[in-house]
Amino acid sequence: MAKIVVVFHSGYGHTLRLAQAVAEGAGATLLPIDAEGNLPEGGWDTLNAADAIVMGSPTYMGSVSWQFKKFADASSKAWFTQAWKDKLFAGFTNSATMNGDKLSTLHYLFTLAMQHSGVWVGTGLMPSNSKAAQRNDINFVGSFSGAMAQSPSDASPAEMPQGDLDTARLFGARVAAAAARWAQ
Ligand SMILES: Cc1cc2nc3c(=O)[nH]c(=O)nc-3n(C[C@H](O)[C@H](O)[C@H](O)COP(=O)(O)O)c2cc1C
Repeated sequence: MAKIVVVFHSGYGHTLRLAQAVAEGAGATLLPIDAEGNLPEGGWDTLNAADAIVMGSPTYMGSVSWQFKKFADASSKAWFTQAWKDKLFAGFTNSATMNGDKLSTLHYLFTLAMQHSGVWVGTGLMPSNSKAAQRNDINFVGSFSGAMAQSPSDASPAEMPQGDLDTARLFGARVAAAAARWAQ
């Protein structure tokens, strides 16, 4: 069984819910980055031992949160020895606006994965973009690069669109399937 870790930051709980859905689909361990941008005790060992690392951050001002960036900069220790080379990587984000520059966040996560010489896994999910499309369809937000969720600025984590959470679960399952093939 591949070891998959979901490392993420969430300021107000929306990205946490998304991370839980990804982890459920992937059979992954959750590794939260705290409000100070730090991992829990043993967090780096957990990442070093992972076959796949799924990274998540809310989109704040068109990029990752500063807490996630602090984690990313601290990962330069692993970068020096290319300790994460050839692991699978994937990413997800949530923001208030339908677009909201979420792709910039995913591009940042992709770049970080490439700096670690990883292999990127996208959603593999067709977007729901016909006239008949409904908000809770799978991949209604329409991203191939990683899972995107949109929750209105006044929506609590409990009010997040179910379709985005279902999308995140399927995305997690795809990472798990890719990790199983990659381990062969
Ligand atoms: C500092 C800050 C910056 C934000 N910037 C953006 C943004 O660039 N685009 C957007 O659509 N939403 C933006 N938002 C809204 C958040 O993406 C949204 O509230 C998200 O659900 C927060 O996730 P969290 O609950 O995991 O922290 C911003 C929110 C904050 C607090």
